[in-house]
Amino acid sequence: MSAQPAGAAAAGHGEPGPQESGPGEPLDRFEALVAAGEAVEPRDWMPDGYRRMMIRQIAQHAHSEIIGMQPEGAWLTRAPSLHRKSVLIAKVQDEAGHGLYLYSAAETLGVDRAELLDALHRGQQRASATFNHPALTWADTGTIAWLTDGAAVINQAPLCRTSYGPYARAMRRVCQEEAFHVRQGYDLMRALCEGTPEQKAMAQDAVNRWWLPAVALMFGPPDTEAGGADARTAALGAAVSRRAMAWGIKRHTNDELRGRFVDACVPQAERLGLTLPDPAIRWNEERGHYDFTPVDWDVYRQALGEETHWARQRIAHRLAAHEEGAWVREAAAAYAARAQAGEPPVAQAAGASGPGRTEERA
Ligand SMILES: CC(C)(COP(=O)(O)OP(=O)(O)OC[C@H]1O[C@@H](n2cnc3c(N)ncnc32)[C@H](O)[C@@H]1OP(=O)(O)O)[C@@H](O)C(=O)NCCC(=O)NCCSC(=O)Cc1ccccc1
Repeated sequence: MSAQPAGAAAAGHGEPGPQESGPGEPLDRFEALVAAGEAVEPRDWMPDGYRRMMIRQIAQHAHSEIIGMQPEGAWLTRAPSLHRKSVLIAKVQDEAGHGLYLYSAAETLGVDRAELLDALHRGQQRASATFNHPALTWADTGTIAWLTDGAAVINQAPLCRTSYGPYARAMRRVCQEEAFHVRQGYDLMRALCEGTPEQKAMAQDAVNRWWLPAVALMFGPPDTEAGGADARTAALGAAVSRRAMAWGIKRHTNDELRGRFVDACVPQAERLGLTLPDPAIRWNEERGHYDFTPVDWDVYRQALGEETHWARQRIAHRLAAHEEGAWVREAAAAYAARAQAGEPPVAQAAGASGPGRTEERA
């Protein structure tokens, strides 16, 4: 990948003309732009490190959206009513849409989405490990939407002001939709909590299993550099995090956002009559926030659940869907090529001979 994408010519805020690109000058302009809170646009000059960091974050985010469809998607055929089923279909479809906006945003940095998907499939890039956990009961769908989408909104609302323009703009729409998902998740939990004792117990069980993945993994590693066995990695992560703050990619530290999430969830759980599975949660009058068990680096690494059955399952399922969808991509490319050449579309519908979704996979 080059420092600038192909065709990055004379547009954008900080683009230096040939006569004014003295040593250090583009970087000074870039830093002044970020310091002024203005958006960096695709054709602006940007340091290679910024471009790499942005691609890595947007790609991981896009991968998380599409992998995150799987736990809830597993319940589409088993929703308890037509109403709940149609809501869940719309919710899962929204997550696919978020992935698409984000892959498009990444492409403005000079990478191709096929390359990014390939990196996900080969294990070179990751999706959020939050989704390396199974959705065991119907209550998991409500819990994921309430807690995981709730964490996503708190983590991502500040990203609406992140320094890279296309990412910030994608985030505005994503956050509006995620906020709606949280409400439907809360509504589903309320219905279960006001239902039979078995339904309430099912809701509590789902919260017990999803609390740690949400509170730990959705906000990233703890801020502290004093990790356990993996202290060097932790220190490196903290340095990367500081760089991301300096470049306006992140606006708050991971632990600040985690604290906001706990503050939002505790009263909601109380209203539902559910217990968040952390005995350290209690109101701290002096700080004006809830205390909770800090996430430590070792717990974090363990919760990532790398190399577990569910981590492998998520990628295997994704890969199978990608391979089965190859004919759709080929048909779309052929259609686009004909349209570009001014030829009419082939009469036979592209999907007519394609494979349907198998019974087993459904
Ligand atoms: C919070 C974090 C994801 C990570 O924090 P940072 O401070 O940047 O951590 P840092 O990268 O320094 O860590 C070092 C290494 O550890 C890795 N690693 C870290 N954490 C994880 C992890 N959890 N899982 C796996 N790996 C993780 C990380 O890649 C790196 O490894 P590398 O060196 O690359 O090999 C941050 O990047 C962010 O805010 N991203 C934007 C938002 C976003 O992407 N949200 C995603 C969910 S959207 C959603 O869910 C919507 C939805 C809801 C419901 C249903 C369906 C969909």
